[in-house]
Amino acid sequence: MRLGGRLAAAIEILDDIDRRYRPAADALRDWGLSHRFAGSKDRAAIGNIVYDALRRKRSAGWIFQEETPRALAFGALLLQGECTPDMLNAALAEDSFAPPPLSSDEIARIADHPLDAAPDGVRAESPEWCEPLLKRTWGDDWVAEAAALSERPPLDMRTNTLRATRDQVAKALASAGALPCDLAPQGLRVPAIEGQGRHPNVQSEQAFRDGWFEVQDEGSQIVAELTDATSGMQVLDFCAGAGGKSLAMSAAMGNTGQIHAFDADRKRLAPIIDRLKRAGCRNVQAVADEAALAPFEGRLDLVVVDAPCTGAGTWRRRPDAKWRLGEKQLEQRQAEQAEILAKAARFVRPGGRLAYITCSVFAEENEDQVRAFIEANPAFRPVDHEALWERHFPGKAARAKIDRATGIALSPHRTATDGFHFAALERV
Ligand SMILES: C[S@@+](CC[C@H](N)C(=O)[O-])C[C@H]1O[C@@H](n2cnc3c(N)ncnc32)[C@H](O)[C@@H]1O
Repeated sequence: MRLGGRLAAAIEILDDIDRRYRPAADALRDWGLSHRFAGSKDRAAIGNIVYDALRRKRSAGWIFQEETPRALAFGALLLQGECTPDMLNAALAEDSFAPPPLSSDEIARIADHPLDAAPDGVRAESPEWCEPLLKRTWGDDWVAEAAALSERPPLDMRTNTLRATRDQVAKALASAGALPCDLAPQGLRVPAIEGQGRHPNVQSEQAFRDGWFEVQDEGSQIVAELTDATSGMQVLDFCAGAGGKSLAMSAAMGNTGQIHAFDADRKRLAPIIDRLKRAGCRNVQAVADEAALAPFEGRLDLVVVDAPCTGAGTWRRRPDAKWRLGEKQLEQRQAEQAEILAKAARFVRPGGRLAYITCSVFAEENEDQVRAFIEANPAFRPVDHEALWERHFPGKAARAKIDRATGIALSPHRTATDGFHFAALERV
């Protein structure tokens, strides 16, 4: 396929996402199934246009003065900075599969609406209702912080130290261009893709099948590290999902002690079994029945709540979720978080720790939850988060946003990771 056919496909898929209010991954998969002739390079290029269009939706809407699928798809290519309207029209000429070229009216609108004249909310690529929330989280930095959530993400991996060293994994993935992460001690990173390329399929590598590494955002690796899970501990991962944090803690504990990996949703927990086998984790027990946790009340060294959240910190990877999110869902997540924290806290022994994690950037899901929990549960006190960060990442205090009492915030702008919030509370 030439650019014109790819652009036409992206417009069709964006229209499907918009009209049927569905996840981008589903719309892309369905398009692929009904267009089997399209090769993997075409699919990757179409996926890039669709995801870039969703990442830069407000900017494209600004330069075109409308948010149609056509404006978003053309906007994605123009905003990547690799072509001008004239270059784009030249590339589409004499391509019978291409959408109509940019009209003189469209070209005039683009010229009349440069991005540097756009309102803050547009440059932040923020849904309007989120603007006050993002301002509350980041103050004067909010536009730069939110805009960084609209960039293409890197591909991060965590070395599974139960099976290999980071050097061994780096060697095995040398052709993929994986380099050590800046902060996570076992992390490796393939930078964000450029142009119409794609990330290597690292999960097809022998090293992956042998359990040498997991695909895991550096931010997720960092918060797992901050839990301070160490050898011999008795741990409960109360929202274990497919086990991203459990696997990281298992390695940090050197396969000693015990991690009870629980999730209220059996289907979400199910993949953990194969992952544990591949990674050689022998100290993790998957628990699908909450009643089975009863004997551990008041007895565990560490309870981790990787809470269900809006996922606003992962908007680089799931830009469609940003436009589907509404105030009602935020309220629902907040209620669930408070309820789960209260439940999970019962398992912490005196002197033990409760770690609260979200991949959201909203204070409503982070600092507010921590403050409310402490107020309602005076037996819990925040650890000194500045000291905790310094112990794990000495000399790098300027990187994260740290509040001694309410926790540590990571973001694409500051830590070049997904957005995460971490808080550790000690039971006195
Ligand atoms: C952010 S995800 C967990 C991700 C996982 N820890 C990882 O690192 O891959 C949140 C999880 O919380 C689970 N969850 C939602 N409500 C819950 C509840 N009341 N009790 C326990 N888990 C719950 C969801 O099923 C979901 O898997």
